[in-house]
Amino acid sequence: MAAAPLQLNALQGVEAAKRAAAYAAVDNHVKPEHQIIGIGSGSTVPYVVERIVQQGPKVNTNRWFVPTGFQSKELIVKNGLKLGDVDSFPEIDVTIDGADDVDSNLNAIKGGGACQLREKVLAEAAKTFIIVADFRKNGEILGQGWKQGVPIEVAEFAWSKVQRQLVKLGSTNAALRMGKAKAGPVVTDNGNFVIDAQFDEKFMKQPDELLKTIKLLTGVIEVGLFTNMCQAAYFGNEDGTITAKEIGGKVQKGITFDVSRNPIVS
Ligand SMILES: O=C(CO)[C@H](O)[C@H](O)COP(=O)(O)O
Repeated sequence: MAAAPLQLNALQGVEAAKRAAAYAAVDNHVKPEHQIIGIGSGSTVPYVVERIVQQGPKVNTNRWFVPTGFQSKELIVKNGLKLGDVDSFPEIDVTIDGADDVDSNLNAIKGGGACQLREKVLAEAAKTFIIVADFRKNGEILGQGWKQGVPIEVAEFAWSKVQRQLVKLGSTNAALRMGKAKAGPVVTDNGNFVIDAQFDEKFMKQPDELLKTIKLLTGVIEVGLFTNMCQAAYFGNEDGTITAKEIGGKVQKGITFDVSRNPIVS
């Protein structure tokens, strides 16, 4: 018997675009044989989980879901999915995550939500790492769309030394990220601080070089530059279509995706 069509909340604009991108990514990359799934952070990822849940209990009963932080942990638990961790699952079939900025080679800036350490561990542990985002993240060179700088997780006692070094390296405005509705700095899920460091285009054109340089500063725990990790990115556009980019340069624009269609799980 055919499943009844999905009844979904009506979404407009960017939110509708994000949902379409997330659904397309899940349909293309989360297959029944995938049993260990990494779940990223951000405002697009809830739609990823929504689509995975729509794949049904038959496939999801045997799956384990590994979160990148508090937010995704809650998403997994609230949706009745099985919560795993990297200790138990150091190899992940597929991780799907959001991003703050993506360049034409699928390098990304991540860490707008201060989750970059766990996000990178799950991206690196995954056989396939996929990004889902809206059109504002779809760029040519990192930093053209995302102006807040590269998020860098640092040991709490070392932040001031690292900040000075980042400025010496050429950062135009390296600043400790401060909490909102909290006095003092943002503290990550791992108990560390975050410095947001802007670099001009000369640096951002070679994100791998910049990543290696920053990573060598003692006190730096992880850098929110994800280079040579992502296999495909799905961007939801304002007009409701999707742009899909693959590693190797293939770009498909104007993809239409009917979110009311049930996922095909076979
Ligand atoms: O890197 C991240 C958190 O550290 C998020 O993935 C990133 O901020 C994307 O968020 P959104 O989907 O809300 O645009």
